[in-house]
Amino acid sequence: MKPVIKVGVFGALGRMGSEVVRAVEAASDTELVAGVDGPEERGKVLGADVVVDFTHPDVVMDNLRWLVANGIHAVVGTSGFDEAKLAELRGLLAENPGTRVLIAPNFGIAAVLMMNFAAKAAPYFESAEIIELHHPNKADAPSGTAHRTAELIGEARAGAGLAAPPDATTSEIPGARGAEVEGVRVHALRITGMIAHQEVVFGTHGETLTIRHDSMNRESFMPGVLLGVREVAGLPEPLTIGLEPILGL
Ligand SMILES: NC(=O)c1ccc[n+]([C@@H]2O[C@H](COP(=O)([O-])OP(=O)(O)OC[C@H]3O[C@@H](n4cnc5c(N)ncnc54)[C@H](O)[C@@H]3O)[C@@H](O)[C@H]2O)c1
Ligand SMILES: O=C(O)C1=N[C@H](C(=O)O)CCC1
Repeated sequence: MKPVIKVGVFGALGRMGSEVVRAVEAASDTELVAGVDGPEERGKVLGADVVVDFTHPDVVMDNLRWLVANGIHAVVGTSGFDEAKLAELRGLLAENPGTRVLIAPNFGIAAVLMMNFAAKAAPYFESAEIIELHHPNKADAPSGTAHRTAELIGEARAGAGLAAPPDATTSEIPGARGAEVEGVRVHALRITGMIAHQEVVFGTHGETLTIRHDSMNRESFMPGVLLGVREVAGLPEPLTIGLEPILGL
């Protein structure tokens, strides 16, 4: 029988962290070492195999510096990573071989599929735009999921040799056409009553395709989080982005 995985949770009192605490306590192969909700409490997770981080884009790098220095694997849902942060993380991991970090822009399995389907569809359409819709307490815009989807679509469009999407706009109130990420327009809505949703809208002559994903509650992210907790120690690369390799996508 596999040994029980000892798990710590950073952001334990937050919307996602509190859900992770419940999921770790409920699963038969994981055990909660401690829930931590501020940097001063981090020492409580010493002894954990894995720490799950759902905190804030401004603090997650500091948490990761501490985890990697202490040789604790990390499963990260916190958004707001850019190339500079990822480069720093790769450097830290190179100095601490054996420690693994998994950062997933979205732990919803259906959300991962939505991103995968969007990347597959992208080469066939001259137009592609993303609309993400989230609860109004979200700190970052656009969402990490929308950012990653735009990167995937941008890569697929470049690979197919597509030109920039047609757009005759010459007069614009700033923001009306959304933010541009890797050549893809991204529109962020913050709506009371919503959790996490995204539409990817593709168009070509006489046909459009809309791929939509909806997270109805935060429990929906937990199968993906637990999958990450179970698999992170065995990942081949020190830093993995997204659940895709674990899901065989
Ligand atoms: N990847 C995914 O599937 C996914 C899903 C939902 C949310 N998110 C992301 O997760 C993050 C958290 O979202 P949320 O809605 O749970 O936010 P939240 O504000 O409800 O919770 C964050 C918690 O972290 C705590 N915190 C702040 N600094 C800390 C530190 N240094 N150490 C430990 N705890 C600290 C806060 O006190 C708070 O309780 C956001 O970046 C969000 O975009 C990702
Ligand atoms: O609620 C949030 O905040 C979410 N953040 C992630 C993102 O930025 O993509 C995933 C969906 C929920």
